[in-house]
Amino acid sequence: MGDRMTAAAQKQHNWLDQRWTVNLSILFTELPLFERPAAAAAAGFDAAELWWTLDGPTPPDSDLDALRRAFTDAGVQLTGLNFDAGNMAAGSKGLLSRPAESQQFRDNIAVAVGLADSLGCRSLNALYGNRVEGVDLKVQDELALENLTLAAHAAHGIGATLLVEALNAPEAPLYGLLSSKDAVAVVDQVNAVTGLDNTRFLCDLYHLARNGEDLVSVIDTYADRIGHVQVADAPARNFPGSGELDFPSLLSRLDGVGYTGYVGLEYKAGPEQDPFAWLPRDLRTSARA
Ligand SMILES: O=C(O)C(=O)CO
Repeated sequence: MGDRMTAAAQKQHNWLDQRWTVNLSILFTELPLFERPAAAAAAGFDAAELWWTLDGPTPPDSDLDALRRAFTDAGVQLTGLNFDAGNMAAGSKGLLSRPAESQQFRDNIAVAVGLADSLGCRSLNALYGNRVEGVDLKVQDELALENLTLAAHAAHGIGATLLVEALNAPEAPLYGLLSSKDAVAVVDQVNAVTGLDNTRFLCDLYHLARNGEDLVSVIDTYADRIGHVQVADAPARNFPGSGELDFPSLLSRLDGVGYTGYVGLEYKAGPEQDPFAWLPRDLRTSARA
């Protein structure tokens, strides 16, 4: 765009100029997992993030190798990886606070960290888990802190950040962290216990908006704890610009508080043909001047 760009076009251009990373667990889902990095590259992206979508906490090396090859062959950088969160299609939202599934999370820590390290990924997201009926909340939260401490130390071992996020109550009513305040309190607890200062808040603007939070206030209040940002528009969780959120203002606000990290595209493809038509192709690569 030349210097004749109008002020409005300049504002539009600036918010689009981010370090985008496309979430391959919610986009390109029409393809098998190992084909998605190449599809992301064909769509113009060079960075991607993933939920844990391999088979169980300790998948065979053949699957881990195939996933690594899929990223390296496509020339796509893995920028974020979720730890095993259980069967998400069945409603699981994490294992680490649930006594009966805690060991599954622990079994996955070294595998997920090893996979991340082998691909140069320095960001690992640990979903907290849905509340377990009949188990004292204190017991669940103490277990979560213990497991997040283990994960933070493992992440630190590869120079990575551990992320903690809030989900939205309408879609995940039993999840243990349903506000930015709750998530940041856990972030601060983990950092206080470990002394590593490598745990950060995953600021998912979609989830927080669905919880009715004032997103500008969240950005301003927790700017120093934000380790990653994810976007989808509300209420339908489709592409930015398809719903009610003011992304030009929100992303400019994040720029304004000094956030320079990746912005994860964690939204569902809607009825439109191309879920990326809103983002000019020359702005889809993550490398920024
Ligand atoms: O389950 C979700 O909606 C997530 O954002 C997982 O990271």
